[in-house]
Amino acid sequence: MNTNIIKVQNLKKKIGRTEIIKDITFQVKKGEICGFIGPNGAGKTTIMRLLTGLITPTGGKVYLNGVDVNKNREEALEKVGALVEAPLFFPYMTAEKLLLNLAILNKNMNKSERIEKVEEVLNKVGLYDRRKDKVSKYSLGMKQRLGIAQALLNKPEVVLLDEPANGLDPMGMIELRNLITKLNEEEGITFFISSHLLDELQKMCNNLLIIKEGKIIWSGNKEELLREEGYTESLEDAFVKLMMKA
Ligand SMILES: Nc1ncnc2c1ncn2[C@@H]1O[C@H](COP(=O)(O)OP(=O)(O)OP(=O)(O)O)[C@@H](O)[C@H]1O
Repeated sequence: MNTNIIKVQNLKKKIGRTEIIKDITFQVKKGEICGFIGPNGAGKTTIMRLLTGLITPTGGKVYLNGVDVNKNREEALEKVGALVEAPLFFPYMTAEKLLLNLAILNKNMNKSERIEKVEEVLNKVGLYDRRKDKVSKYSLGMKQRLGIAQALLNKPEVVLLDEPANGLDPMGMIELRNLITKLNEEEGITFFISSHLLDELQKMCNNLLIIKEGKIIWSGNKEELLREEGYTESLEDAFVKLMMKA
């Protein structure tokens, strides 16, 4: 069994003359909720885009479920759900219609399976009762949950989320966190989540990957980081201390 659901080896990305990602190696194990943090411009979105094959690396490898994203993107992404670019929403479509249209892309499902799947993911993210509403009527929190519903359509083993809590109010954040925790606990879905909201990440992640200026400065268990940084109880404190040292 391949326990490293995400495996990144010596990943590099140069844009123009600037090396944005500088020789990064890390793994995410099946079942983890891994928080991905770093200051503005550290390279988080670039790494998310490299992980999903939206851009090609200058060097190194990305394996998802053991499959090289740059050699066989379709197979590598088969069991991956991602919310990396802003999800493509058609505001005048209902949430149900939008998901049904997206489900057509999955060639392994026939029409009745697609209808069943859409109903299932709408239920999971708590939008079933609002399925007939146009997306334009959705709040930001509902749109984020609809984005997660999209990511769940292909029954993923791992979900990548780039800044999913951005702009959410406290209730929206709690709902999102509960949804992620539930999907992780009940379905064993692995999550890799970038965020600047360290309090939120601290509440749901067990592991952390911290980068600065395109390099890893810390990776591993959250509790270990808090211990190493002087037994603090706040991830924010530990993060600030790390940043000052790095
Ligand atoms: N297409 C591009 N052309 C030139 N530079 C780029 C390009 N994309 C990203 N960069 C640069 O790469 C660095 C990393 O950007 P990236 O968006 O990955 O950071 P980030 O960690 O996601 O930042 P933030 O937290 O602010 O969203 C930045 O210095 C950015 O200016």
